[in-house]
Amino acid sequence: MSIIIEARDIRYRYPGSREAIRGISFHIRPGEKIALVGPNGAGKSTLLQMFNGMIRPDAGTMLFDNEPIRYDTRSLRQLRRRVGYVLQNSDRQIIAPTVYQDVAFGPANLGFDEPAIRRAVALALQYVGLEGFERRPPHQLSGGEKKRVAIAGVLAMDPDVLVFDEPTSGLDPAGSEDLMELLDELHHDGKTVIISTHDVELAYPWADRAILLLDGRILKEDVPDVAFGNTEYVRRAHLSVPTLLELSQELGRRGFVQPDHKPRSVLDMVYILEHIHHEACVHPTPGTISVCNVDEVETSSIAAWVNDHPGLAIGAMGTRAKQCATLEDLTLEFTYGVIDKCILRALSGQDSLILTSSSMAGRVVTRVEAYCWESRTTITVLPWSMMNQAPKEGLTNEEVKEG
Ligand SMILES: Nc1ncnc2c1ncn2[C@@H]1O[C@H](COP(=O)(O)OP(=O)(O)OP(=O)(O)O)[C@@H](O)[C@H]1O
Repeated sequence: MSIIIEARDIRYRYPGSREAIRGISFHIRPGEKIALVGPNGAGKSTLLQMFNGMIRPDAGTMLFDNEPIRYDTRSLRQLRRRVGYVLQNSDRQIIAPTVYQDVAFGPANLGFDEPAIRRAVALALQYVGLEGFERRPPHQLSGGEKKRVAIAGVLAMDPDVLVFDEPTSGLDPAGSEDLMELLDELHHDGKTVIISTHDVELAYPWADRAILLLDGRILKEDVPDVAFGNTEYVRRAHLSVPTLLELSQELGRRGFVQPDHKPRSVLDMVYILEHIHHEACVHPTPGTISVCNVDEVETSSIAAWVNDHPGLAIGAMGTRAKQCATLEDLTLEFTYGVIDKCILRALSGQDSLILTSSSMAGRVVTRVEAYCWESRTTITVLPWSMMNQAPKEGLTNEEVKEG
């Protein structure tokens, strides 16, 4: 089993303070989405800062890529190239007078030459949707934009692991959803993503694994429905059971659902409810989900197509797709959890359109197929090349993929 980050019985005490980390061991595999969850003062930030060597444990060993972390300047520089850290407070991370200079700081520090710096900055700003912001002074940006500048600064070094301390703090609900979508995009592009949070509603559907921290110790480490499903642990960690999980526990106690069936999303919950009624709550003619890859289609033709199809729910996955929607003044109904929300629409007979970029286009068909296979329903996914044709009776998504 390959491991990217490992802690072996680590301890840490801030000078003149009580022990903040008290004997913690765990490992994180490449490509995992990990949520460190715990109340104020549990030790989340302290632990996160050990992942890129900002804090050195007093005892025990931190390992990166199976090697103990070394704390000389050269080794730390190499480590920080591979483990990017996004601070909770962007104002503390952004130091340069312009967005360009700030994002260029990391690659310049790593000794990139000027053309490589320009390339790295352009790619990072494009990733977070801030092209055109190069000359802007960061202090004039909104909280969400500052957060994206801070993320771009880390992405410009192309790290393998991204560590986010309270990524959504200070963001409004829509900004938080956008940010979580960006984290999913990064994960989809192969990054290991670790966040700290005390927001269980955010961590529960997102994480592959949750690590509950309390008083500098691990209270529980497991898949989210187990970690958050134990009321005793949740109460001790000053957290609350996520609403969907609480609802399914309640339905389980009343004998409506199998206790082991834990919904991670509204779509999962709908599926469970279908079982309560012993029949699928599916519209006799499920809607279709059209998918348009904005990297391959003229944005103006997307707008024209949308105009010809009034009443369509539109969702966008990824930064470029959202930018395309803004450019063409398309009203987005879904910006997070887009595929599940469009499946829900399809189940009630409504059509939807998902704007996506190249790297994410395949996810739609994969997710819809998985849902259809499990629930024995048929929802057709139409790629752009087939969107102007009437859907054929009984067309499978395999046939759709093959065009
Ligand atoms: N710079 C510091 N000097 C002394 N003690 C500190 C320092 N930073 C944190 N601590 C202490 O270490 C413990 C863990 O703090 P830490 O910030 O890691 O917790 P946290 O889980 O991230 O909390 P929060 O959710 O409030 O950010 C707390 O008792 C805190 O008071």
